[in-house]
Amino acid sequence: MSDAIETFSLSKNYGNGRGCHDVTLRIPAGEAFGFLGPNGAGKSTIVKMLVGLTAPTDGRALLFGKPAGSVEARRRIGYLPELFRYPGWLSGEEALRFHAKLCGLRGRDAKRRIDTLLDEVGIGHRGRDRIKGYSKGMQQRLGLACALLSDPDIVFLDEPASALDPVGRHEVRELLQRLRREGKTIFLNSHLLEDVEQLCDHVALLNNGRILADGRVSDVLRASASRWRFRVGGMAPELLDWLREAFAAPVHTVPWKEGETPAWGELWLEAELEDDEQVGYFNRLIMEQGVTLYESHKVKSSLDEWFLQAVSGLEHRGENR
Ligand SMILES: Nc1ncnc2c1ncn2[C@@H]1O[C@H](COP(=O)(O)OP(=O)(O)OP(=O)(O)O)[C@@H](O)[C@H]1O
Repeated sequence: MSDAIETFSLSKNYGNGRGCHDVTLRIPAGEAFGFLGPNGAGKSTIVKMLVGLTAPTDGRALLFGKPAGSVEARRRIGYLPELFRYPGWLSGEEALRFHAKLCGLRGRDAKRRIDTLLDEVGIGHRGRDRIKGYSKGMQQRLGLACALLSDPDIVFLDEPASALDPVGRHEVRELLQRLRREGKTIFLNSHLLEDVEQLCDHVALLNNGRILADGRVSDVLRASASRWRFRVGGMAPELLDWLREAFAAPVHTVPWKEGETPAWGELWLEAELEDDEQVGYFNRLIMEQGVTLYESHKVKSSLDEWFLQAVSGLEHRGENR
């Protein structure tokens, strides 16, 4: 399969040391790619370079083999920016008609496409209303319709569901799943990791403008599939050392979340366990030492966990300081 997006040591320095550095990516055509990262990590900066809105300071990017920002590359993309505003005095339909003209759609073809898209994004009944009367979620839906107007091969979506209610999020997820089935390439910037997990084939995690980790979503989820957590009470430090020795697999403690107030000796332990038998053995070892076992569960493998693990312990998350 040919590559829809390739970047080679792509870098942007806004002049204040911020932006992104040395980002190399390869996204095959037809894949859904999730770009994650804390606030200020540089995700939007990368997207802006890919769609040709800002020039790299160094490195380069290709879309279907054409330089990002070139007319040939731009013809094949749709883009929903993170922060956008349409003139409030236009109706949704008028805004779409304007964009249709920009991408060469006219007359009946344009009308058909606009009507279909307005329905698909769930604002068909409000298409003639002025945008100034739209809620944030409705504006985001309109933005999505604009991004899809030219039936692009690559869709760049920067936080497409941030203003949507749960139903809206579900609808957008379904729409994106359909686009993926149609063979479109999707580049999704999102903090909604559950959405990324359900939609994307591949993810990368950006931190401080650099790629910190990346992989296929299925591999990421498999890698954390065998972790178990145990909430125990009365666990003295020497008992923990003993447990670590007695049990061949690594056992570590999990930090408490903010606001949680553990009782004395209360801990969350985490261990990699291969099967139910090992889980039973671990439980027995704990209880034989007089430790109270309050609860145990398998860690739900999720991108959320992957993300938190990757950034935990980092001094600066997201923002270059
Ligand atoms: N035009 C600009 N001029 C100067 N600095 C900028 C500019 N645009 C972005 N930055 C800085 O570059 C860094 C990356 O910003 P960017 O918007 O790409 O992050 P992001 O990962 O998309 O963040 P978020 O998740 O909050 O949307 C930040 O430190 C930001 O303040």
